[in-house]
Amino acid sequence: MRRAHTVDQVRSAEAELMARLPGGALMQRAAAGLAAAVADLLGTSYGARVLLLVGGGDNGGDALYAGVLLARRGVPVEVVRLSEHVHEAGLAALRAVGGRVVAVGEAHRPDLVVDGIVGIGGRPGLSERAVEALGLFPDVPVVAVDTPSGVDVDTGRLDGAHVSAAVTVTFGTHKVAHLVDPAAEACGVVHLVDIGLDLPDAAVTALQADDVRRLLRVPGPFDHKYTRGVVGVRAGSERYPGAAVLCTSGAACGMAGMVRYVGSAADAVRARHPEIVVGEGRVQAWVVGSGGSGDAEQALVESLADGVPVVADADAIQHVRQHRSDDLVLTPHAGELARLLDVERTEVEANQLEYAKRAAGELWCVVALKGRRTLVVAPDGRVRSNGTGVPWLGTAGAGDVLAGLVGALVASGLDGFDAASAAVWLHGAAAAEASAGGPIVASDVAAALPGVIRDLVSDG
Ligand SMILES: NC(=O)C1=CN([C@@H]2O[C@H](COP(=O)(O)OP(=O)(O)OC[C@H]3O[C@@H](n4cnc5c(N)ncnc54)[C@H](O)[C@@H]3O)[C@@H](O)[C@H]2O)[C@H](O)CC1
Repeated sequence: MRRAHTVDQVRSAEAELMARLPGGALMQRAAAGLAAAVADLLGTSYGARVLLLVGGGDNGGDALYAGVLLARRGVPVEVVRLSEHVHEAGLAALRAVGGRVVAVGEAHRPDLVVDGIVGIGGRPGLSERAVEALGLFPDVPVVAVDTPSGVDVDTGRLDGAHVSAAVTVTFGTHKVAHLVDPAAEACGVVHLVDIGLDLPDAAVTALQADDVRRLLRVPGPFDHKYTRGVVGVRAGSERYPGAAVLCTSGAACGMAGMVRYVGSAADAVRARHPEIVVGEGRVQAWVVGSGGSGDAEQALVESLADGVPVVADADAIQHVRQHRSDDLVLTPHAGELARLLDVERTEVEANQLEYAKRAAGELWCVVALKGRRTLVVAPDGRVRSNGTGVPWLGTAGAGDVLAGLVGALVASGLDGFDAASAAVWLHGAAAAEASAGGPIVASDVAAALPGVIRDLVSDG
């Protein structure tokens, strides 16, 4: 499980640890991890060159002391100061081993730029000097220290200019901006350096394969289709019969004992999945809305009347304010969430964490806000960010498959938060498996689900 903490949580943990350590010890731990990561990226110290962009705080201190370690390994290190006052001890130490402070226009072309402008003390946006310095060598990879400068560390927003890093070397724990888009995209690959912090419960977590494996309910020797759970799907319409096929394909991933389908696309569903039972019957969870068009509200009402958990997708989402439930999972994309909250789509895309939490709190339901890093938020504020998936997953019908998969996991016995979290992880993993670097369609994702689940549970 990846854990991300807020700036306040980190500072509190750092202060507690610093009180027990010699002065500067934490910074030396951070600098050592940063230098090792940079050296690894350079591949070789000899002949490689590094440029440090250094701000006025301890983030700059990390960069300077990492520069000392790199310089001792034969790496020529130059420094551009982006604040009148930088970490003086770090600068003196770097100068003592040959590091050079240069004006922006004097810097030699480096093999790597290290962004030590600001870290967790940074305000969103960048100064003009920082933007100028970052523009010196636009094609040279940037390694961000702790967090890319200019991002909003605690929300994942990008307000104004910011660093786009190839790699972010962070210390002690992940920060929210590492796991929440759009800032997560600006972090590049995040490398965590342990500096010995003792931290409280995380603000945002990200399931890893082992976590998902532990959530999945593998049938036992005495299980049968009813003990494994029945998921019902009310999806598709005269206009979108294919959505019913895709949603039931996700539901028929094998994690529920049976799939029932109710709707106008019965022939198409049966043709694709002869094991799916068409017609009303008792279920442990309903999935409604995918391709539902004008039928979605009625499908939602009928499903809620059964008093079981309901996964509301696509056209059903807009009706959940009128038809409430305390056991609901919503699977909106940014546009659907924007419509539900009556805000602009661009606002949701820019502030994904806030709006996903707002919807989950207002409607007291689980919200899976789909995107590059899908966020799953529980009504009590727990947040999970998903790290699987590939850009090829942005294909018509992929959401229909996901909704069916969530429903199958709920029917198998998972609560809505765990079901949605595991489903988005599996959905992304299946897309990566099916894609193998190339194009896919939603049906490919559904077809890859059983194999991904098999590989996961058989590795246990
Ligand atoms: N605290 C510790 O024990 C450790 C900290 N580590 C590193 O320290 C930074 C946090 O350092 P801090 O001095 O608190 O803040 P920053 O260096 O991030 O920056 C604050 C500095 O920058 C100015 N500033 C804020 N926003 C901007 C901006 N957008 N543009 C320009 N300047 C800005 C602000 O006024 C301050 O002067 C943490 O990230 C770690 O890198 C060690 O790693 C571990 C121990």
